[in-house]
Amino acid sequence: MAEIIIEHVTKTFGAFTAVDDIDMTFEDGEVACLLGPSGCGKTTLMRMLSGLETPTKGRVIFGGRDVTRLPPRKRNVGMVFQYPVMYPTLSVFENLELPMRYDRSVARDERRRRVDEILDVLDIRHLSKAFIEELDAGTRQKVAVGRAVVRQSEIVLFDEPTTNVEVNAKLQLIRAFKTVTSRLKQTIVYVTHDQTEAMTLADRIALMRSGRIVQYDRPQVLYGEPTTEFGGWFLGNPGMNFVPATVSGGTISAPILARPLPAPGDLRGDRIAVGIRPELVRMAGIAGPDSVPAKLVDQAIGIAGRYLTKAAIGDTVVKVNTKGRPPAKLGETVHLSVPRERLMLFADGDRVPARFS
Ligand SMILES: Nc1ncnc2c1ncn2[C@@H]1O[C@H](COP(=O)(O)OP(=O)(O)OP(=O)(O)O)[C@@H](O)[C@H]1O
Repeated sequence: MAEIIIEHVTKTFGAFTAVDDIDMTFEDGEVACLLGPSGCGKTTLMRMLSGLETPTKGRVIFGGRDVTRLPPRKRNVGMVFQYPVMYPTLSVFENLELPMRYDRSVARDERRRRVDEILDVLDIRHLSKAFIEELDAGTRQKVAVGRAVVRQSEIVLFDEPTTNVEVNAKLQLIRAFKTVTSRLKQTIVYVTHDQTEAMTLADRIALMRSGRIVQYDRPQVLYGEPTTEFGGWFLGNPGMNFVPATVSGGTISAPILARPLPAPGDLRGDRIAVGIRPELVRMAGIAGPDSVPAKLVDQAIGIAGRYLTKAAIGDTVVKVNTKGRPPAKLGETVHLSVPRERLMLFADGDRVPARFS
């Protein structure tokens, strides 16, 4: 078993708290992505997992072993960073073999077999004899991924490994990464600020903000059922709409609603909002029974067969992502409606569990 337990871990730098009492478990054999905006503490948390930083409080446990105070080399983990250290004058094969050279438990034939397997999985067998300095950045990172996993340590840590790789090579690298991880079943923690990368790679995503984990769940759940306004806003391109609402006489009213919603009995908060994803807002040229009139206030931008635009209901601007072209031009009137069962309710930034019909 190589689950990773992070037990009430805090890291402070002087008066500043970079990681704030994180308490969570990454399951054995899972690919977990740490995702969040710049400065939220992802790298600091990762450095505590790799042993480059010691927690101010709390413990880190790998497969039942307390590693909180162990240096990196004693943790038995593979690591890949933005700028991997590799040996430019050694061949790809030799670079891949190197992590196992000093491990007496792996016999020479077994070392070769593992390197051969990784060369095939990463589709770089033809480069086996090439020197690292002859490779482009994307291929170099592929080798780095291979080197981190070849030793078959139970845990592998990746810190933004695709940052310096150009887009095409990045896709290739991600594909290779998926193949390798599904084959080897290691426990992987992968840091990224790129939501597409996290959505593609992760079994579960740990969404971070200001040193804390906001939500830790499968990508579809994080996208479809955010527990906070921050989660709804951060995931999605663009993020969720939050329309300010008022509560009175047991009902919720908001500019996007043609009819009020019933308010849950225990609804409390100074700031109530109704949340809806841009792709769920319907836009029509003529009024319907549940629509509200709005004015198109943005030119539509076409992306991959869909159109992104904004419509204003009075002062409230709503982002809309439609399948076809908007039915009106800039400045003209459209009619917006929302499927009530897909609406979400938030009070002071937190999701309120309520369903509407
Ligand atoms: N050694 C340090 N001394 C002081 N402050 C630090 C130190 N390391 C990190 N911090 C601060 O801790 C906060 C979290 O930094 P961290 O690098 O973990 O964030 P991040 O989420 O990885 O961001 P990015 O995506 O930009 O790398 C930042 O405000 C950073 O300035």
